[in-house]
Amino acid sequence: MSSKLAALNDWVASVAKLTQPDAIHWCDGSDAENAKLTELMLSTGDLVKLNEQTHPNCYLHRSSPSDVARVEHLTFVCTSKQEDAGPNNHWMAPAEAHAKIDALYAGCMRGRTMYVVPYCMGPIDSPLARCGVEITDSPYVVANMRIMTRMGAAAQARIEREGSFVKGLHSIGQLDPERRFIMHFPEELTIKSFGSGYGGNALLGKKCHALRIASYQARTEGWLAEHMLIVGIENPKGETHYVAAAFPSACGKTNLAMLIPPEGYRRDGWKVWTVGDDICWMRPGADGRMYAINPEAGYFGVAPGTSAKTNPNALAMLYKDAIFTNVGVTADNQPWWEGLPEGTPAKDWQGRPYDKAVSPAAHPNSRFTVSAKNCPSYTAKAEDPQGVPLSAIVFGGRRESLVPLVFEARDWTHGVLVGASMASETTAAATGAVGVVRRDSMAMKPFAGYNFADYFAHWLSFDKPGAQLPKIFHVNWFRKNDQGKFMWPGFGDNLRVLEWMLKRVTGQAGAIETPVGNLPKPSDLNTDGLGLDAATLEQLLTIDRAGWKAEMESIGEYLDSYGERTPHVLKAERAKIAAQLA
Ligand SMILES: Nc1nc2c(ncn2[C@@H]2O[C@H](COP(=O)(O)OP(=O)(O)OP(=O)(O)O)[C@@H](O)[C@H]2O)c(=O)[nH]1
Ligand SMILES: O=C([O-])CC(=O)C(=O)O
Ligand SMILES: [Mn+2]
Repeated sequence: MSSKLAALNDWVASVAKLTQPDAIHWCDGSDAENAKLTELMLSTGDLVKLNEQTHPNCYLHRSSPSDVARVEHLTFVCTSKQEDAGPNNHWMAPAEAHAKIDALYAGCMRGRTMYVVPYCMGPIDSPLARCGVEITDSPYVVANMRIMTRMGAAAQARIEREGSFVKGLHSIGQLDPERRFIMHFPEELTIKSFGSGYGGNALLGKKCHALRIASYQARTEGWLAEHMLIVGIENPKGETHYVAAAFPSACGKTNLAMLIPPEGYRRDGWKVWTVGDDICWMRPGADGRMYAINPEAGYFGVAPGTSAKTNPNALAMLYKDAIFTNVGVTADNQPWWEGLPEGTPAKDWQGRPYDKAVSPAAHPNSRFTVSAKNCPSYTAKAEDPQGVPLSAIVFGGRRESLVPLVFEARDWTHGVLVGASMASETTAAATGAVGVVRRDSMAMKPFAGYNFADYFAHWLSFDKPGAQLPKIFHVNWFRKNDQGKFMWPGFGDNLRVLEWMLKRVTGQAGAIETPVGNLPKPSDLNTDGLGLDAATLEQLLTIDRAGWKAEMESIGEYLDSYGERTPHVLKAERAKIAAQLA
């Protein structure tokens, strides 16, 4: 306890005074500590042990059925001025927000242990990394934070050295959806979360710190905190290009980050390296290129749909040392979810006998938590304190119609417009209706800690003399045909699209110019062994002018909804495209 920072000690003492825990435990992140916590959770039923033969050191957590996803309507950005949070966020005045949530915290840890969790987002010795401390009364949260962040003694040492850290207070409360708030005070580098144990609401290093608070900090410090995967693509010549991609929640980041090349590509020597699957912090380096780190140390991934066919790398990492949340189990206690061809579910995610008519075996937003190092495609470059240089940035959404398989932005300004205009069908990652198309700029609608208009301006500001910016693209793996079937095979075959992008970066591939952006001709894509008919490919690579005219109108209204703060160049870029389509 000796050398702890006074600011940290004082804050921990004040939280203890408010929440009245029976005991306080400072987490060191050790194996012994984790073993003790696991024992405790097994005894309380927070964890269920899975089959030790098939899944050594794997556990299942069944959450409260009303606590299975992020709650955007209860998530607030509490800046002094409402305009600074913007129309993209729910806002509450800081004093009111503190009063409201502190009332819920009063005495909430009686009978519980309060855990103090120091963590570092990013390689511990990276100048791009940032630290925080999460106080929580949930051992499940501690166990997950230990996998998802660099947690414990080393992080605490860095905090003591630097003196600054993000303060996160979390209590699961009574898990009552009526008494639940996720509040952010970016001006105070503070997070207060109450009433949920679900990842995005409770693992405060992730969405709350690494996206909402960090995006706010990044704006003033000249960098970007983004909802992006980072992947390295190694071609047969042994050259590796790094790509970052922003897709909304449950729209394919984990899958693209761990992609296994199609057979022909594998034979030719293509390799794919995983740096990160959800969050990317990037900053221009001395050479003008954009350098990116993954601030996380693990994956909190969507289980349903993960199989040896779709994502073999992900499946391979789930056979040991993993925590599963809200999946089903087989009769011999192996985890099971929809999309797994092997095994038969015996119990559903609520522990009831499986009955297809009652519920899927796994909740659609059931998740796994596992160390990044468990992934076969994980690269040591993910530990590089300087980060990896980006060759391309990809935006994408889930759009069953209109949006082509891929197009390239003409320049940075156009690319920022493409990102700002993104739209996607909603998914089970947040509570509320699923499958509704909504604008989700840069996949950051739920995660930007400030006004989107200012955020767009910040993006534009990177285009300055000397900058060697990544090329920007947009993809859509989710187009459907008249029968409601996906038209593009997706998953590993997405490498075919990435190959075209990287050839555009190095000037080796052609494109057709359209007002919407530059598209490959069908012959520019490698379709060897794909078995896709020519008509479908043609359709995937066509711009429907009438449809895009309407889309541009809608994008215009969207940009206008941010009022005078929306950068003029973005509006002008949109108007130019609309005019060309007319
Ligand atoms: N059809 C199709 N489905 C895909 C593709 N890639 C991913 N999916 C499915 O989309 C769902 C979510 O994918 P993930 O990769 O876990 O999504 P994510 O973007 O990492 O999500 P978050 O962790 O919520 O941020 C899974 O059910 C996948 O099987 C693809 O290329 N084509
Ligand atoms: O943190 C979470 O809740 C999971 C996630 O990645 C997302 O929803 O985008
Ligand atoms: Mn995410």
